[in-house]
Amino acid sequence: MAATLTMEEVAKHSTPQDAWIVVNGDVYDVTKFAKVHPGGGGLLLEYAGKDASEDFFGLHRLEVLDKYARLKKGRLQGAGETPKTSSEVLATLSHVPFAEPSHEQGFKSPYFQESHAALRKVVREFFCKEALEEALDCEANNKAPTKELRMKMASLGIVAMVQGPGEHLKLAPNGLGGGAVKAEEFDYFHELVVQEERSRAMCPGFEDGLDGAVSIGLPVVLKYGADWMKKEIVPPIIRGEQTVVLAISEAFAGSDVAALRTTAVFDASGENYIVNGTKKWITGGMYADWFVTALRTGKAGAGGISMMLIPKSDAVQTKIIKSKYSSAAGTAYITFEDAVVPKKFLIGKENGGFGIIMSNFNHERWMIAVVCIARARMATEETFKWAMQRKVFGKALVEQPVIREKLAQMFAGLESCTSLCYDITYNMNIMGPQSPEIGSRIALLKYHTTRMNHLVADNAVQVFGGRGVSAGGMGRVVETFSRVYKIPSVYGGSEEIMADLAVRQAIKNYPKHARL
Ligand code: HEM
Repeated sequence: MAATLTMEEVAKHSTPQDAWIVVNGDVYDVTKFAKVHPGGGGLLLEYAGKDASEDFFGLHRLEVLDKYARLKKGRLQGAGETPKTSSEVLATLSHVPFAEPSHEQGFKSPYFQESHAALRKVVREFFCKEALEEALDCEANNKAPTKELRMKMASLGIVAMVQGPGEHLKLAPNGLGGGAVKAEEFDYFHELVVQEERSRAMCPGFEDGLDGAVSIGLPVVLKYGADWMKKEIVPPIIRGEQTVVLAISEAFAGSDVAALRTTAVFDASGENYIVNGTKKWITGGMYADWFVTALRTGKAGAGGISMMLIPKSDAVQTKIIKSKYSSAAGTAYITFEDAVVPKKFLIGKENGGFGIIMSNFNHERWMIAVVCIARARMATEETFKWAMQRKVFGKALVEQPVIREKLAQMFAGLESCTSLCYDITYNMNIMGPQSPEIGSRIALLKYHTTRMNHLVADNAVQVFGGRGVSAGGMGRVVETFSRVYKIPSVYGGSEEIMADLAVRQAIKNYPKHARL
């Protein structure tokens, strides 16, 4: 139990040789720490013997106090309950307006039931408590997520749940979210909740390396893979023991998938394909045991592409690609050199891969949109908090009308994208995620969301000023968001392709005789 101290006792420790300060009701001995304080020793010592709370919170995130808890001497008499740690705050539903979807802040919603709320709680606890320390460390230091964490995550059913509803959910080792929802009740809103919550630490590279990549690779096997793949390969992936990624893009072919060049040709026995070529920007590729790979098995163009499950081997080499992400994402350049792949590893029909790729895109793009909205929500909450607490020209930033207008743009962007997303998610529950109708709506959602992210990032950085462009510290969340927000506008189908797809589908469905 922490010692109870009075302000009189604190005041006795007011020299550089013996300096105590009060922050948030807790008393810290900063005598030794002053020498290494990143903000300067002299400045810190000016507060010796005093309460530094107000100035402290203008300059530091709450997590600094968690990191330096070892400096604590005790708690000030009458200061009330011990404040929550930063990870406890992150794990708790926020009361800051617009920091949570409206149904979590008192609005009614037809989409969410008790099981969705229960699942949110479990998944949020996992990402904000169990995973947070590793997430921050891996993100900042470009480290791979550990297998232990992946397996803990899988034991909560998270690897299974990010693939959407289906039979595979029954493979989750301990049920879904510790029993928060039954496999047969699981719908796309449950997956949406998981996807929203896995974005909460704002460590995008880490998040995609941990479970983002598997959620775009595995659905192909689940929907189109042979029965033996579902029996032998899927279960260890759902348990987090192994992982799988999607390998489509090449230096030669990004959005223009039909132009890809990596080849698979039969060997003399006719029993194996021999794969040669390269893949680029493969999220999670550095950690993958399996690559769901698009290959040219036939003529030029879309009609000559097949999908194949390729195991990691010496003939499959991976090299990290440095991007705006932290390298925790494991984004890889892949080289296949005479990789021998038995023909039973073909997914679907030979030369039938293009259709598989296109239909898989729907779930991937929807997932990207959900995550983009969740990240924008985090950046908006941070910006709102900063505007409330940051004082300039003698008053809080939020007192400036120009700042309030920026916040209004952010709130409106967030809420309109969320409503569109929920409407589409509802329809995915009814018509599934595969049809062209839902596909074009998902494309529009992704387009609208990545544009909204552009606005949110721009406004957030302007409000945060220098801290919005400095790594770590106060602006960590906003700087990270603004550094990576362009990535989803490029991957999973570029913004322009999304817009075009939505409009072309609308033209296709245009009534023949409609006139002004
Ligand atoms: C328990 C007491 C304190 C601890 C553990 C602490 C720790 C830190 C740390 C880790 C940083 C690096 C930036 C970051 O991670 O946020 C920092 C920066 C800084 N600190 Fe402290 N600090 C303490 C108290 C204070 C006090 C009382 C002041 C004076 C108002 C102060 C002023 C600053 C300044 C000016 C910076 C640089 C901020 C910037 O670059 O924006 N610190 N401090």
